[in-house]
Amino acid sequence: MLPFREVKVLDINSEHLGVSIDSLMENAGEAVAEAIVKEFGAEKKVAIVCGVGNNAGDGFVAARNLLRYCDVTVLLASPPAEIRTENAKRAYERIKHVAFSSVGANFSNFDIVIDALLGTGNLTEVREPYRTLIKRINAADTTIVSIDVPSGLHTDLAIKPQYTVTFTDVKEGMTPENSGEIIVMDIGVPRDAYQAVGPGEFIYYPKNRPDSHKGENGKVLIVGGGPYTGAPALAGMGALRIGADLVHIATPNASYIPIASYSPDLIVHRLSQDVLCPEDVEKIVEIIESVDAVLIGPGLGKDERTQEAVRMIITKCNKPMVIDADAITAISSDLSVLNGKECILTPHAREFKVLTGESVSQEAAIAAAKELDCVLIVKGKEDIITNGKWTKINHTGNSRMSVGGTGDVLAGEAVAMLSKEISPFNAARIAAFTNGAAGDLAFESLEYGFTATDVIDKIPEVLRRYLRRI
Ligand SMILES: NC(=O)C1=CN([C@@H]2O[C@H](COP(=O)(O)OP(=O)(O)OC[C@H]3O[C@@H](n4cnc5c(N)ncnc54)[C@H](O)[C@@H]3O)[C@@H](O)[C@H]2O)[C@@H](O)CC1
Ligand SMILES: [K+]
Repeated sequence: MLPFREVKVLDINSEHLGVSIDSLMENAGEAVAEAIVKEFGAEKKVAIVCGVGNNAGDGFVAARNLLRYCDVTVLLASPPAEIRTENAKRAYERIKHVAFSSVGANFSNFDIVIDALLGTGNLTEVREPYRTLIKRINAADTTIVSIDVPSGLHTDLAIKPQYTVTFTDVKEGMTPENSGEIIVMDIGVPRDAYQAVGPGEFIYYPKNRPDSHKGENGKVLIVGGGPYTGAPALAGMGALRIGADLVHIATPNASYIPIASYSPDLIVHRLSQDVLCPEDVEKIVEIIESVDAVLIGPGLGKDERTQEAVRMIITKCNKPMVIDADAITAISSDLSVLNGKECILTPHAREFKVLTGESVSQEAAIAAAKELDCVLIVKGKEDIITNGKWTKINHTGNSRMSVGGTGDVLAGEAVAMLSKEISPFNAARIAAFTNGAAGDLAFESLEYGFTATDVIDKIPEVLRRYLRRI
């Protein structure tokens, strides 16, 4: 079952993979015409009632394909100038000679009424003129066939079709009761548009409201450092570059001065000991109160006191978390600390083995995500992103990503997305794609000499390329 919003992800990812929306629309319209002729035969009197989005675009293409077989009339809900998308406009231009206003049409005069008013782009309410049209179509003495979804599904007023010709997969919430007989047609969406992450995942990136204030677009706490200083700082800069407003780093005494000197962009809190210890848990829990999401792990080391403190912090943390690096080792001895937590775990192959006792495979990753009830980004040549029910692969990135620190950057990107209050799975999808895509841009200019800081510097370019278009 495909959630409505995922159709938009598929559209964008398909285009990225070289299959245009125009060609998908062409296939969709052809598929509808084929299903109609197969089901009802030729020479029927057909009305195609079209709205203003790409669902209407499918209707226009279906009309063009049916013209050869049937007596076709296109009925417009709104004047053609109101058609919203370029794809639908182009499709309209090719059938406008059979298009008329739907005002005053008698739907009972047609053998078949094809419903191309609203598709998956309609997520909320049905407004006029669609309300009246839907009521009139439902009341008509005719056979109704919906394109993709019954218009208005999931709102207070929907078309009640005898058939729905839907594309790629059944859409969420469609049943024979609300959709009639469901006919699924393949329209050529490339497999990787849904199996792999792509720029389409950015539809879940919450862009800053123009009037938003400091901190409203994500406040992050990173608990890291002690034996190492670079890892938490890299994560912090990764978080800022993907769009977090404020990044706090709570770090042990030994790493405080170096980290505080790296960048004026980071807000650094000094802990009392030279490694993370249980004595500092209370202070960290206090800082957690003021942030939206927490990353724990980068550069912490494996001191036993640190591992104990990590388990205590995770147990007390009531914000979404990314658990990375040494924190993964720390929880492996007591996975119950994850109970009831909303989190992303970011193991590489060795950490995955410590966590699960298994070697990396898609099946093992899915089983672990189910068992732990959390999202995993299993890092490797191709990252596996899974919540146990749904899995996506990340093909972005290149062999130079093996340079130290790129995993810390990924964890920073993931926690920044969590701090913007999106689901862990969506945060993980965006972070994994962005990290690899930034690495690919770094490779273009620096090839085998790029470092994790170069990846950070390329994150805004990834956003500029892909987020701006959404
Ligand atoms: N990847 C895919 O599966 C493809 C999907 N396509 C089609 O594209 C559809 C989605 O198209 P869109 O996203 O353009 O959206 P829709 O065609 O579902 O149109 C919904 C839009 O109409 C607006 N609207 C205008 N007047 C309205 C009113 N009075 N009441 C309620 N809403 C009103 C809504 O705000 C919303 O933006 C799919 O259902 C499918 O038919 C195909 O064209 C191509 C490929
Ligand atoms: K429809």
